[in-house]
Amino acid sequence: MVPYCKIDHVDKVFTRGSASTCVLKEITLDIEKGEYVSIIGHSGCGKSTLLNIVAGLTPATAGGIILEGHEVNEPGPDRAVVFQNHSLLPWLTVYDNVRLAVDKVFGRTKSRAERSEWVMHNLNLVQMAHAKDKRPSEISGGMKQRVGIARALAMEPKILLLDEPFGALDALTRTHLQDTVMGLHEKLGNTVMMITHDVDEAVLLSDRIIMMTNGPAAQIGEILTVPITRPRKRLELVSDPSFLKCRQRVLEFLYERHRYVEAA
Ligand SMILES: Nc1ncnc2c1ncn2[C@@H]1O[C@H](COP(=O)(O)OP(=O)(O)OP(=O)(O)O)[C@@H](O)[C@H]1O
Repeated sequence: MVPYCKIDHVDKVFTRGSASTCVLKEITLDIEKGEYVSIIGHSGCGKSTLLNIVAGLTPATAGGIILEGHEVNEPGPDRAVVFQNHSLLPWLTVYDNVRLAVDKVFGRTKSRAERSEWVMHNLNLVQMAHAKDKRPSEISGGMKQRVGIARALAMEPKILLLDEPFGALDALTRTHLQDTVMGLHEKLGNTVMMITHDVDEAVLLSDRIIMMTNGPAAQIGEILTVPITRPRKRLELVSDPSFLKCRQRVLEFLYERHRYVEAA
């Protein structure tokens, strides 16, 4: 069977002058429709580079990305990205930030009223409809990320690409947003590829955790399937043997087998 999204033998070499660095080597991964995969690995191993290649923002040096049977090598609305630091336009309201994306994707296929309703529907999904007239400077970091997620969802992407979406948030806000994203995934069944540094977050949210070796020439070192049924309840998981076992496995990979050595 053809996978929904295939990362096919991807290499990435960055070249500056006569120096070149191989960041990713032979990355191959199949992602199923509706699957939530997390990419975890030490700082600098190439996680964002991989996500950017899937997003079409960075070209692969070799290999490629096949999404629903088509090769993708430039950015498109079928792959929506949410970055660690929100990328909302500061001069637009919350509503207009989402509306801009909706008009771009559905300008020809939905009426003005339908587009307006669709914007509000997606703001409602992330509990941000109440702030629709506020500008980004008037809302908190967590709220900005919620709007970024609404904007991404509103594009109805084939795959949602999350680059450390909770990384800049305080612990409590992070917890709330993780629960929101987990609830949305359960409700909408989106296909998600998320980068994280947080082992508990990876286990809580993912169907599979892709563990990367240290660079240069980072590879997929191990893939862990998280055998925990959904819906998942954060408080119950804390003492769930499967959760603890997965957590331990990822920690062992990162801190024993692929210990990070800071460059001198
Ligand atoms: N445009 C670029 N030109 C040259 N080197 C780059 C470029 N982008 C990334 N790199 C290098 O590629 C390597 C991987 O970077 P990347 O940001 O993908 O890692 P990461 O695993 O996402 O790191 P972190 O977890 O710290 O965000 C790093 O050594 C980085 O310096």
